[in-house]
Amino acid sequence: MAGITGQGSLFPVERPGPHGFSYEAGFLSEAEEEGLLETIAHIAVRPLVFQGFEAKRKVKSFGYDYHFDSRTITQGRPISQAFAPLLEKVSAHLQLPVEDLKELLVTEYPPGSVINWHRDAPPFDVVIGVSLLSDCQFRFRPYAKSEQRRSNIIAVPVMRRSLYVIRGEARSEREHSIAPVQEKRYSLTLRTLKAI
Ligand SMILES: O=C(O)CCC(=O)C(=O)O
Ligand SMILES: [Fe+2]
Repeated sequence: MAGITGQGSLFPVERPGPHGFSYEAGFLSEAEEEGLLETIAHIAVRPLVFQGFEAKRKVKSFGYDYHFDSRTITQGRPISQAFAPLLEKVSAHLQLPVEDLKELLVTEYPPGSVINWHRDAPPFDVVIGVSLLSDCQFRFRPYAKSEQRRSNIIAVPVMRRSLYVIRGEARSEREHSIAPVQEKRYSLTLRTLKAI
């Protein structure tokens, strides 16, 4: 039985990542990725402004808008129908009602751009990320300042066409960030809202 139950290589190695983080490589086909990139090409993304500073990355939100400075959300423009097939696919994959996917954020990362350490806004619940065009290095660290040692950073490669989910401990007890991207990258972030 060696090789099946032992230290064998037949079982995939568990991906690194905190509890509550899950990852699916190749969630999108190449054709689906192409279709989404085509949709995004028609969307006017705008540099994100945070406390008066313009970030390198560009965004456009649908469903709900998050206001960085007041840390609140307000209802926004409806999610474009062009994303309906993506929402359906994510909903089926995660067994989440499609109506629960309340927000969709399109982010463009020009080469060299990042997203700094943060936890997603409190009104949102589950965070789902679909990556397009290039790979990136996703990182987690504890939210608790006293535990933010370099050795507590977990780096996870996130490839184009993959899907990740951040919930549970990864959502509430950790911050995440993305190291400077080598090549232009897009992400589509879907979020549910916390029950009120
Ligand atoms: O680009 C990504 O995959 C992450 C985006 C993110 O963390 C956010 O918008 O809160
Ligand atoms: Fe985030």
